[in-house]
Amino acid sequence: MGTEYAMEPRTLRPEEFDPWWDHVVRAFGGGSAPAEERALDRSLTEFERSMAVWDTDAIVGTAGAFSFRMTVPGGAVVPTAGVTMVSVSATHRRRGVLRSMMRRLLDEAHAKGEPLAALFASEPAIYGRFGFGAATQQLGAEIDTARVGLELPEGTDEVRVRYVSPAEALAECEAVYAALVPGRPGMLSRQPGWERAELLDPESGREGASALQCVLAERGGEVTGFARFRTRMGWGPSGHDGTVTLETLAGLDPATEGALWRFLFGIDLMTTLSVRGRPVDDAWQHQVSDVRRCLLRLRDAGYARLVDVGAALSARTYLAPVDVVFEVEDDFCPWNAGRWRLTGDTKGASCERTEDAADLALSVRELGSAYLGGVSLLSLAAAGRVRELRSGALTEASVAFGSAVAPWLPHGF
Ligand SMILES: CC(=O)SCCNC(=O)CCNC(=O)[C@H](O)C(C)(C)COP(=O)(O)OP(=O)(O)OC[C@H]1O[C@@H](n2cnc3c(N)ncnc32)[C@H](O)[C@@H]1OP(=O)(O)O
Repeated sequence: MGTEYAMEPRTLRPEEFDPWWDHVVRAFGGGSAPAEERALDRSLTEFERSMAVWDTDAIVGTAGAFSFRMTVPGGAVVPTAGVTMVSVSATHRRRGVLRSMMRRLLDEAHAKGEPLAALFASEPAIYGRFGFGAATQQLGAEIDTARVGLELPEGTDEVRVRYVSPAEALAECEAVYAALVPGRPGMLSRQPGWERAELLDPESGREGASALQCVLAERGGEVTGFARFRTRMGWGPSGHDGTVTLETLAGLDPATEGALWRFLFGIDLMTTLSVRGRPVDDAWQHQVSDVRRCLLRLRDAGYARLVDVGAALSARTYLAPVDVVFEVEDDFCPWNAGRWRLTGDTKGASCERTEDAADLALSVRELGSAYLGGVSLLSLAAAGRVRELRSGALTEASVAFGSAVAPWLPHGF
């Protein structure tokens, strides 16, 4: 087998962006590649953190990272490498090209002092070997709005909902988003330029639906929330049969959220509300008259990796007092391997190297799954992936690692 290509990834140069992006598009099935998306991706690409593997003059592997800042339980904002644009040519697959790029990505994140890395996986089986654990889930639903009603909280009637142009209302929507970031683990502080991704609306991506629409929710003249969505008209044998597809919904309080859901449920001629990528603790699930006709579905969403175990575990707070020693296995980033003592509570935490006996043994992947509070250490132990070495330590740590609000990564990257 000829492997005369430079396995060492090389930093991407701006003039190489087009073939690099074309490579990603082809690896993801070669579907539509709208010019607007290419332009947006070019503007967001951090070239010094992006790389390609070359076989003579052709790209055969791509990857990159974004410099994100992620909210962790307790509200701290932690520098996070957002791993992205991973693709390897079908002609060069399974020869270690991804491994070489992941090596460089995680070494660079470590050198930059980023305690965390995160990604959305195209396939769940790929990234566990590199220490990423499934950390957040997302909720989807197909709601039969012709038959399902909503019982809404007090104050909903005081919220006014009005149509606006998505572009013209962007600043108001961004202010709502920014206010929500500290309150939910997994949320990403908006980095410069990323607000434009919210408006990406290429015609080829609409599949017969309308252009992006937007409503603002207001109370007493203040913007308290917004929703972005599309509508697609349909006619069946018994008449109108349209679908509303929700893209984004954000509200600063329960009444605002209720008013936005009521609006989406009530658009004339629409009989289905299609929802995806929502936090798993979305309140509307408890307001509907018939949750079975909402066809709820859960999916793995964000994967997290502790690039620096000590810094990451020190950065979050814990729901209950915790004092445990972890024996951490980390073959890919050996600087994390060994014993760490975590002490903390709702106010703060510290995680330091120790020689003390271990209470729990696990790999960095399980720590990644549990880190944002969405996956319990108890359930990972029941799956055989965490070992309790001191009786009581598992429950203590599992309760402490919880999060009152479900973690959620708000958008793809
Ligand atoms: C964050 C993101 O961007 S997610 C997007 C990922 N990209 C895609 O899905 C596009 C299509 N797929 C591809 O481009 C490639 O198949 C990739 C990137 C998934 C894998 O690249 P490769 O260069 O073939 O991976 P590489 O040879 O380095 O494999 C490393 C290890 O992962 C394993 N692996 C790679 N891909 C997969 C997979 N799809 N499923 C299960 N295991 C996999 C390999 O078997 C190997 O295992 P080992 O450590 O036991 O030896």
